[in-house]
Amino acid sequence: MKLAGATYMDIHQAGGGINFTVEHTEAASEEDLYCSFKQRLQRMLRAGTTLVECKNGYGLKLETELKMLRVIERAHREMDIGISCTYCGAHSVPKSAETAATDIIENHLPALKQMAINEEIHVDNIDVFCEKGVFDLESTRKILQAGKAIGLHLNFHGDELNPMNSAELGAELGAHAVSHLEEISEEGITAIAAAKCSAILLPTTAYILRLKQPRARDMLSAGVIVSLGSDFNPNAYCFSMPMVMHLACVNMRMSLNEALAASTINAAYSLGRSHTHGSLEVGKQGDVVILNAPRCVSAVYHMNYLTQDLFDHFN
Ligand SMILES: N=CN[C@@H](CCC(=O)O)C(=O)O
Repeated sequence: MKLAGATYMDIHQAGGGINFTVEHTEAASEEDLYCSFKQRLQRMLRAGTTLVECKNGYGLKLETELKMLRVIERAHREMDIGISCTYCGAHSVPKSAETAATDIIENHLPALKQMAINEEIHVDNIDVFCEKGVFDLESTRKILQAGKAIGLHLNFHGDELNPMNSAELGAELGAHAVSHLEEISEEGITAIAAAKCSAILLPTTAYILRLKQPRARDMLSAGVIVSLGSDFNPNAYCFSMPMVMHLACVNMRMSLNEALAASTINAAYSLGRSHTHGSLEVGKQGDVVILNAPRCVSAVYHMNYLTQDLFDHFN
């Protein structure tokens, strides 16, 4: 459908996209989900990622969302890669946005809070897909405020397919980050720059959905803390941050150093982890990727390395 010209929302409304993945996630066992998740994390680690944000959001019903969160928790305990866990129960609306928001606020978030107290799961951030036909600005605001009240960092999808004033909302609520932002307004850029709310730009998504490119240069000029993400999901299947940096440089006109900072220290900032991650400094965690290459940015501009494991090519 996509190659034939259907938009993201055409596919979503025809029961594909998120809805399709929700059906398969519900049917899968926890063990199956863990096995495929583990393999994907191993690929990311081998492509140089040492800390990754992992989200649920393909359950919608509490029971299935908790299954996903338990799978993320298991990887957090068993694997060498660092994980920042984001609760994204507000990823699609089976009924109305209002009903879904009420279910999340009254049932999901209290369950999450209790499980966190029992140390069964560790959730760091809360996400909402703030979009026309999904969660409107008011439902997004309510869910994010309820998440903030239980101590979660706000880090949500905004201004992706339609201008929604999501960036302005992120700035107003003290969000750590808003992701996507292809449709951000001038006022939104000014607001997130002033609020020190990071813009997480996702070059693979703009590429695969043929969206307009996020305005990285305008954001950088305005002083926005620009981060980059792979947006790995069934719609943008990319394990490789070098590939993401490459696309950001070519399509969004970021410099190699800007792309590197956006994928390390700024990305750590967007997850509230810049005090421990994202740069090599005394007192921080020693996450180091050593490449046998003339410059660290070689992994970004050597096109033949982009989809390969860094370890295989720079050893
Ligand atoms: N835009 C919404 N969420 C995902 C896509 C999820 C999917 O299509 O499965 C994103 O960030 O790109």
